[in-house]
Amino acid sequence: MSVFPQPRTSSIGPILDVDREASCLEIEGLSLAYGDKPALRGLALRVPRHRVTAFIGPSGCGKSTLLRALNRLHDLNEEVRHEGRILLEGQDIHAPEVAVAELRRRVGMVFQVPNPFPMSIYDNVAFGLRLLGGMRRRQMDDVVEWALTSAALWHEVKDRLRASAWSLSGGQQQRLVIARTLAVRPEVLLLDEPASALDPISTLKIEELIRNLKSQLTLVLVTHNMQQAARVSDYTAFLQEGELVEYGPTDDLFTNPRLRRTENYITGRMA
Ligand SMILES: Nc1ncnc2c1ncn2[C@@H]1O[C@H](COP(=O)(O)OP(=O)(O)OP(=O)(O)O)[C@@H](O)[C@H]1O
Repeated sequence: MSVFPQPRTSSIGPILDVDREASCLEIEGLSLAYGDKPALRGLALRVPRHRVTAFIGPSGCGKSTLLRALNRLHDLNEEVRHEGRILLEGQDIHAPEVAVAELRRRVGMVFQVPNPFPMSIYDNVAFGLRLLGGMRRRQMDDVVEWALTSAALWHEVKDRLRASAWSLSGGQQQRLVIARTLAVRPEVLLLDEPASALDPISTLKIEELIRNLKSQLTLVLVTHNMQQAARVSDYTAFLQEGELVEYGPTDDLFTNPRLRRTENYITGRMA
């Protein structure tokens, strides 16, 4: 028998049925605990490729815990125990042959507070490329330009690539961090409240960027902001107390939630 509490299945709503072929990530029976404190309870969902999927739910429901599980960030925390599987393009991310550094190249992550490295704009974007090695200077210049263009930052920084990354505004720093992540060509971009530390105009730029990036890769967004989830995501998963309550196309979930629990949350009757 599992050591983890399982979901109260009677209160689970419709769960989006994504074909295996169309899904980039598959989460199967994922439970996770910090020490003896459960944070995720038997989650099962598939994340469609080249779409934006949002995780929403009240504070402490497990959104960030789930996101961090997708590129094994919990490996750094000895307290964390999990059961269940996460498959990336069909491969179990905990399989012995999976190298964590390569997994994190394939599944990049951007956090709430922009964290550019203390170096130039150029060197930030080139950082991962240098670690991978084997790239000539001209080729690296091209990839840096491509990544900054993809992150909608190139025109603002092309004349000052040698300036410190810290000379940029908060919104520009977050787009730089996205460029740094994109430079190593991830297949998935995990975004944990990427705009919550930014002003409204910078937030709209990040949202536009998220919508544009799905032609290149799969995006998973954690957000407190339901309007943001409605504006940028194709699919939304609603979590509560570590359970997946309802998961479906964003328009359906926001306009026609199937469960009272979901409706109460999205209409603001529950914090
Ligand atoms: N490193 C940790 N050690 C112990 N418990 C943790 C740790 N990180 C998160 N938790 C707990 O796990 C549960 C889920 O937290 P998590 O941060 O995933 O929720 P969240 O939905 O992202 O919340 P928020 O919206 O407030 O960021 C919470 O009860 C939290 O206190």
